[in-house]
Amino acid sequence: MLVWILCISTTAALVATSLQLFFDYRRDVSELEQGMRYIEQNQLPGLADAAWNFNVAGMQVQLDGIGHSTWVAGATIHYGPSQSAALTTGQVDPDAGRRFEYVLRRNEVVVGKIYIAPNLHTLYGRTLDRIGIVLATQGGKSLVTSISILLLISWMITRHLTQMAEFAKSFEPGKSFTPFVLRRSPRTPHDELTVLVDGFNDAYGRLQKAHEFQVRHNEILSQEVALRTAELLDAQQTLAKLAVTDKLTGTVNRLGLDEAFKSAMTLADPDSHPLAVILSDIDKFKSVNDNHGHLAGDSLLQEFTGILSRVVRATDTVGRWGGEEFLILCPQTTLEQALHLAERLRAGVQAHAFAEIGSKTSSFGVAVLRKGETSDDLVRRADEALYRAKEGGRNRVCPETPAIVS
Ligand SMILES: Nc1nc2c(ncn2[C@@H]2O[C@H](COP(=O)(O)OP(=O)(O)OP(=O)(O)O)[C@@H](O)[C@H]2O)c(=O)[nH]1
Repeated sequence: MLVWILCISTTAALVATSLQLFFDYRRDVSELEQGMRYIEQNQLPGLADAAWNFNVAGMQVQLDGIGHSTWVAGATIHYGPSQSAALTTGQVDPDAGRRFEYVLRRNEVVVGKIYIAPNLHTLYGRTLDRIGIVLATQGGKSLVTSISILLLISWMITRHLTQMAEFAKSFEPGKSFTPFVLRRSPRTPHDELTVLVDGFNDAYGRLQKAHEFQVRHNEILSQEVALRTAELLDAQQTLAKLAVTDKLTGTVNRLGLDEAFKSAMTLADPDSHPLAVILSDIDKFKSVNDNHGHLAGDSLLQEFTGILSRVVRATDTVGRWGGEEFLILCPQTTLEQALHLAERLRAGVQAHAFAEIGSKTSSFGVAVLRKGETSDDLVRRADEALYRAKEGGRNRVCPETPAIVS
C-alpha cells in the first residue's frame, strides 16, 4: 500500500511541480524581457550619444554597464560610418540562438547597432536550482505524507480489518458465537467501520442461526429415519413371521417347516444328533365339517394344535403340513423318544374335550433320519407310518418300518 500511496502522491507532486516550474520559467523569461526593455529605455540613449560623438571610451563604459546587467551575457556595438567599427563586452556568441538587436539613433540618424546576448545561463541555472529545490522538498513532503497516511490507515482501518479476518478464520458454525467488537474507544463516532462490523456480525449471526436450524433439522430427520427404520424392521419381522405362519392355527406353515427342516438337517447326524419327525392327522375330521360346520372344524384344528404345542419341547417345531395334517420336527430325538412323545400327544388329544364336538382322536406316524436321507425321504417314511396307523384302526402311533439290513 505504501508503494501505491508513494506513486500516487509522487505523480501528483511531479505534475504540480512541473506546472510550478513552467510558470516560474515563464516569469524568468518575462523578467529577462523586462531587463532588456530597461536597457533599451535607460541605457541605449546614453550609448547612442557616445556613438554620435565617437566617444569610444564612453561607449565602452556604457557597454560594460549593459554587460554587467544580470540578464546580459555580453553585447557588441557596431558604430561609425557603415558601422564598420565594433566594441564588445562580455561574451557574445554569434551562433547562440537568441539575441536582442537594437538600432541606435541620434537626431533621427542611425549611429550604430547593438547586439545583446541574453544570459541564458542565469535563466537555466535558476530553473535548475528551482527544480532541485522543488524536487527535494516535494519528494520529502510526499514521503512524509505517504508514511503518515499509511500509519493513519493502518491504525484506523487495516488493524481492524486484520482482526475481522482473524475472527472470520476462527469462526466455526456450531461453536458459541460472540459478535466481533472493534478494539477502539467506545466514544469513537459511528463511522463506515461501525457499519461494516454491524453488517459482518449480522451476516455471521444469520450463518450461525442457519447452522443451528440445519443441525436441528438433521436431528429431526435422523429421528424420523430411525423411527421409520424401526417401523420398517417391525413390519419386516411381522411380514417374515406371517410368511412362515399358518393363519388359522398360529403354527408354522409349510414354508416355515421347510426352513426349520433346512437348519435341522445341517445339524442332524443319525449317529450323534438324531432327528425325528412325527406326522399326525385328526381322525375322521371330514365328519366334523360335515356335521358341525366348517367353523367348528377350524376351532377343532386350533384346539388340536394347542395340545400339540403345549406338550412338545421348546426345541421342537409344530407345523401345519396340509389340511388337518400336522408335522412335529424333533431335533436331538431318537425313535423311542419320538414314539413316546407321539403317544403322549395321542393320549392328550383323546383326553381332551373339544368344544361343540367333545372327544376326538388322532393318528401318528413316527420316523427318524437315516444315513444319506433327505428331508423328503424322512417325511415320506413318517407318512407311510401314519398311513399304517390309519389303516390299523386310527387313534394310534405307528413307527417307521424298520430298515432292511442286507
Ligand atoms: N374346517 C376345516 N376343514 C379343513 C381344513 N383343511 C382341511 N379340511 C378338511 O379336512 C377334511 C379331511 O378329510 P379327509 O382327508 O377325508 O380325512 P378325514 O375325514 O380326517 O378321515 P381320516 O383322515 O381318514 O381319518 C376335508 O373335509 C377338508 O375339507 C381347514 O382348514 N378347516
